[in-house]
Amino acid sequence: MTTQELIAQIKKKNSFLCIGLDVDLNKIPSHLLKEEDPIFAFNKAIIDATHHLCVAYKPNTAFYEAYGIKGWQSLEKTIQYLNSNYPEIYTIADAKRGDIGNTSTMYAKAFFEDLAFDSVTVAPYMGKDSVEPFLAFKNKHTIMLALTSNEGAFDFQTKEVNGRELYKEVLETSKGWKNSENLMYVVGATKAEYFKEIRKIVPNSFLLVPGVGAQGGNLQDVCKYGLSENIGLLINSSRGIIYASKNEDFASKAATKAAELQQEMTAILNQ
Ligand SMILES: O=c1ccn([C@@H]2O[C@H](COP(=O)(O)O)[C@@H](O)[C@H]2O)c(=O)[nH]1
Repeated sequence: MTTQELIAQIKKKNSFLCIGLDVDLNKIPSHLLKEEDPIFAFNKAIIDATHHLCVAYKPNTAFYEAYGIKGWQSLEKTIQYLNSNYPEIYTIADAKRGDIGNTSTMYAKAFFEDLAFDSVTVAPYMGKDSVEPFLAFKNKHTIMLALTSNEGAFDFQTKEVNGRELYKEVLETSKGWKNSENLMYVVGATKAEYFKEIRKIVPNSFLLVPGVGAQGGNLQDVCKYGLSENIGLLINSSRGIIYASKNEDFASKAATKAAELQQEMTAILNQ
């Protein structure tokens, strides 16, 4: 999906919500465990109940890799289901990859060609030649970690390098990479006070913002400085939506939670 198509979907749905599909078999309703593929059954129900309220889904691959080959098959079925039934939905593989160039190309092929995700998250630590192989894929986005939502973000990301904080160095330097128009960045909702500075460096880039809901981040605080001319935000909530109930009504309860965020977004966009 192109950036323009994503923006059009956001405007059509009045929503920049991304729902995280982080499926933990210990947290899903017990009746689903009798299904042949409980992870896919859970995802399908959540997607069918919420697709009209969000523009994106973000499975974190850790939650699938943890279940071995079966988990990977559930991930494959989930992305195929989304691409076949809801082609207007933007998809993010939260895999946080990145390696020497030829290995990065293989990661990119896995997520962009084999699984057909629209985007994948990558870590910037190995630098330009580890990220550019992802950027070479047309109409695909590479979402690079800039300032993450966890406490450990302060261990390195806010430390000074070349006279400025490392996350700023990552943002500024990556703007000069080949095909950098295919870059988006991860910025945690728990770091709302940093958005003003971030927007000075990347005024129009899309930012994937995890940390609303279970991690305590606040939508209004992020939007104050995070919104760009073309909206430029994808706000993710995973546990806060998908685990709203452990009973048979789990999908409709998830939809209620998603609708609360979507309505807040509608109000912000119409201000
Ligand atoms: O800085 C980051 C980068 C990625 N994540 C991921 O986003 C979701 C958040 O889940 P919640 O349940 O809404 O807290 C999860 O997959 C993380 O691994 C992040 O939280 N922060």
